[in-house]
Amino acid sequence: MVAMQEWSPSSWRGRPALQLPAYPEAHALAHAERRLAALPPLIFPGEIAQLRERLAAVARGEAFLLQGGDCAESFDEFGQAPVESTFRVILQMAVILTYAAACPVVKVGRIAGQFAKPRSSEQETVDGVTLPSYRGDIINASAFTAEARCPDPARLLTAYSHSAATLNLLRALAQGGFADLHEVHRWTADFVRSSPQGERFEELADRITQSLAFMEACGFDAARAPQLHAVEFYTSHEALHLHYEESLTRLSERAGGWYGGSAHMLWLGERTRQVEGAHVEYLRGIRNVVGVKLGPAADPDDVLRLLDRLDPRQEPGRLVLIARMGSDKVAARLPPLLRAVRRAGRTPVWCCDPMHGNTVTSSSGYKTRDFERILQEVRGFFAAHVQEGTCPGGLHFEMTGEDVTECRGGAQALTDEGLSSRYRSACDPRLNGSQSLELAFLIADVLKDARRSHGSAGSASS
Ligand SMILES: O=C[C@H](O)[C@H](O)COP(=O)(O)O
Ligand SMILES: C=C(OP(=O)(O)O)C(=O)O
Repeated sequence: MVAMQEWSPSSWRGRPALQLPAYPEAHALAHAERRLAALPPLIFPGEIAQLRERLAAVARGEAFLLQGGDCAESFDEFGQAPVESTFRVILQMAVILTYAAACPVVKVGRIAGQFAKPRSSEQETVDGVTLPSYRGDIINASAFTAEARCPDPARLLTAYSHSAATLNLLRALAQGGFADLHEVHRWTADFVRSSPQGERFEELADRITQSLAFMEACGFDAARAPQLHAVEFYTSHEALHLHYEESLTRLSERAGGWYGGSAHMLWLGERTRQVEGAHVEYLRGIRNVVGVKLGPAADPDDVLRLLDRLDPRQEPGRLVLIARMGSDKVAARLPPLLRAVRRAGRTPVWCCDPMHGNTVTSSSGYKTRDFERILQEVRGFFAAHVQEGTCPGGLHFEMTGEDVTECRGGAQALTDEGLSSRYRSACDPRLNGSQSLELAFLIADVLKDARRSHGSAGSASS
């Protein structure tokens, strides 16, 4: 057990740190860190405070969290189209959930900084050649050559500039008219429009347009309702690359202390959530919203220790526990955690990541996930909350608005044979735009029922 010391942005350096790259030249890393430290933060403390308020409402069962985006953003695929398409599918999913469950949806992207990947193995072997694993574009490149796989600190600065440009576009999309509910018919991508999901979304968009017209005819002044014209959109990524995160950490009176300037919400991965480890040490000291991934091996004591370390003052909206158990394990592994946390009097947001416990290798050799198992884990997550009388707060997806072929199944009935046609992920498989909408429609009913049941459990016990 390491004694608890005073926190500083660099105090993680005294702790065991997993999953960090070994750079061949320490001075080049130090140079990149100094340059980052001189740059402006990407987000501002007032935005973190606002997200914490929104998530406090989620924890009370008054709103729902939708978090989604790429497994790993890529320097090569960077541009307006992928950002815009992911943003609009998140908006569509949020509208579907809001409409069905009459519940505000807090929208958080895995975007504008999701560049570092933890890996199961340090190395990868192809045709008898062994090289370091690809660890995300902030560290090395995915091409299978010794040069590409060598960690390069200059990539920290490229990640910063790509994140800044992405965030700039997201802010424009969220605030500049694109997200106006009057534009809801324009959010559907061409390749989804003629699919059953696209048609179903168009029907929903018609109903929304008619409701707006009706309200306006009754005298409601839509021009004065900012909620109809813009959305709040927050960013998140895994806080894996601690040199990067430390360099962007800033002190602010407004934040009431230190905050991470790289994203509104930062999460701890399943592989780096050791209570005495470097990643927990870094995250305990910043004011951002902190997510914690919890896989099937997490036990109640681990989780309670993490809660004490990361949220000792039990601040509303501070923590999001992201369960990623696997569809076959969620029924057995999640309820004991929910129970222990409830009995400890804690009320974090509980979120379900139905992606990371359901990865398999296809017969064609691609990493993939089955649409059915993703849906099954979501259902298992809601069922566990009904059983324990706790609040199912949100969902976390690896998804894109693009027409990729990475996950099997869904109405498109993608099979192993179809995966190769547009498999673009450099790491894990994502739901495509059509599968994401389909899932949102299927989950909307589950959410509606869960809210009814949580509401009645709440009123029965109060
Ligand atoms: O996205 C999550 C992890 O980085 C990813 O699942 C690790 O993949 P691996 O098991 O192929 O290393
Ligand atoms: C690595 C990830 O997940 P996990 O830590 O749950 O495996 C991720 O969400 O990118």
